[in-house]
Amino acid sequence: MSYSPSLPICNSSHVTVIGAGRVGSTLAQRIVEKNLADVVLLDIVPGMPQGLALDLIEARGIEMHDRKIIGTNNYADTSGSEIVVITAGFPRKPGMSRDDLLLTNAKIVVEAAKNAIQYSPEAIFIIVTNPLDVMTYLAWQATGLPRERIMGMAGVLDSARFETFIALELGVAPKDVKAMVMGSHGDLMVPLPRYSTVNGVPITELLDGETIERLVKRTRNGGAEIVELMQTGGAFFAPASAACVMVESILHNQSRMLPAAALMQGEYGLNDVFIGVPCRLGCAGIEKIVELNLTDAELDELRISADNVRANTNRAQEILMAGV
Ligand SMILES: NC(=O)C1=CN([C@@H]2O[C@H](COP(=O)(O)OP(=O)(O)OC[C@H]3O[C@@H](n4cnc5c(N)ncnc54)[C@H](O)[C@@H]3O)[C@@H](O)[C@H]2O)C=CC1
Ligand SMILES: O=C([O-])CC(=O)C(=O)O
Repeated sequence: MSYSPSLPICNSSHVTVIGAGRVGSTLAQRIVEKNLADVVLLDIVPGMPQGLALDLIEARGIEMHDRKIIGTNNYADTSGSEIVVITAGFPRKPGMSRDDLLLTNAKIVVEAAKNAIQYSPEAIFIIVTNPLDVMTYLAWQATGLPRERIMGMAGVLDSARFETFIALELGVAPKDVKAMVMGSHGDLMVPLPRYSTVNGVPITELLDGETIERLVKRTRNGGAEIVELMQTGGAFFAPASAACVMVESILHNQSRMLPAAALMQGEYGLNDVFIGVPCRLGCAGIEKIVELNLTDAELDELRISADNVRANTNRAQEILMAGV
């Protein structure tokens, strides 16, 4: 069943969002209200994406755009997408780590990726489902895509959190703060104070070491802080904004340098693992992986983070092979 009230999608770019839950539906809203693309919103629950699509369509006159939105349970409706974003899967509950979602979300992501690539073989894929770096690896394997065309969203969100906490601490405008968070989307993420600035001034010149360490810790715990507060599910406004900025850079060929989970093939001395690194995102997807001149200590942190992702990726593959 799909809902497309006399407004078929044709001859215009469209983005498919798989999983019409909190992150997926908010992302769909951001994409159409920023007038970036038409959107196909797909979910496994009958009627739900259709209802959300109708709701978004009814807001078009007020929001002053004419973007088309289709809600569907049928992958055929996603055909020819330029970008596919996968948000399908369970969010964590208080007390859980993102890795605790591995068992439940692995099958969902693999199935979604396999279905989506069948109908949109030219698409660029952005994975959002947790545990992020592992799910991106599984989706890469399931689709067989070249590494340029598949990435995970996490670094933009984690960096935005670090920026927020820096701005709050210094009492400066968030838009003047630029921070860089690399590594996995988990407790072992690697916030980089040396590469974090307020209008070009490194935060290491503005804050003492103890304060920076406190902000780094809060960033690492940023997702859990919201899960604990909300008690039912996790963050979705900032995650949707973060995914939207990646979509925009790709669709508009903006060549923005954004952290994204990318497949390592020798960069930072890492191989065969998806991990967050600065990437230049344009119409070809990941057009360049930027190799920062990390200190030995920063590199060690990145390697520890990658080792953890690799171990969990191996575990996920074993689970899938065993058909659990
Ligand atoms: N990478 C990141 O930075 C972030 C990742 N996440 C992750 O994104 C995922 C989604 O989070 P929320 O939207 O808050 O969850 P949600 O529960 O609101 O939405 C998930 C949606 O996926 C759908 N779904 C489940 N199985 C499906 C299938 N086989 N095919 C299609 N749809 C299916 C569900 O029906 C539901 O509507 C979670 O795994 C969460 O941990 C959330 C925030 C940030
Ligand atoms: O914390 C979670 O479970 C959701 C997420 O990845 C985030 O908000 O960073």
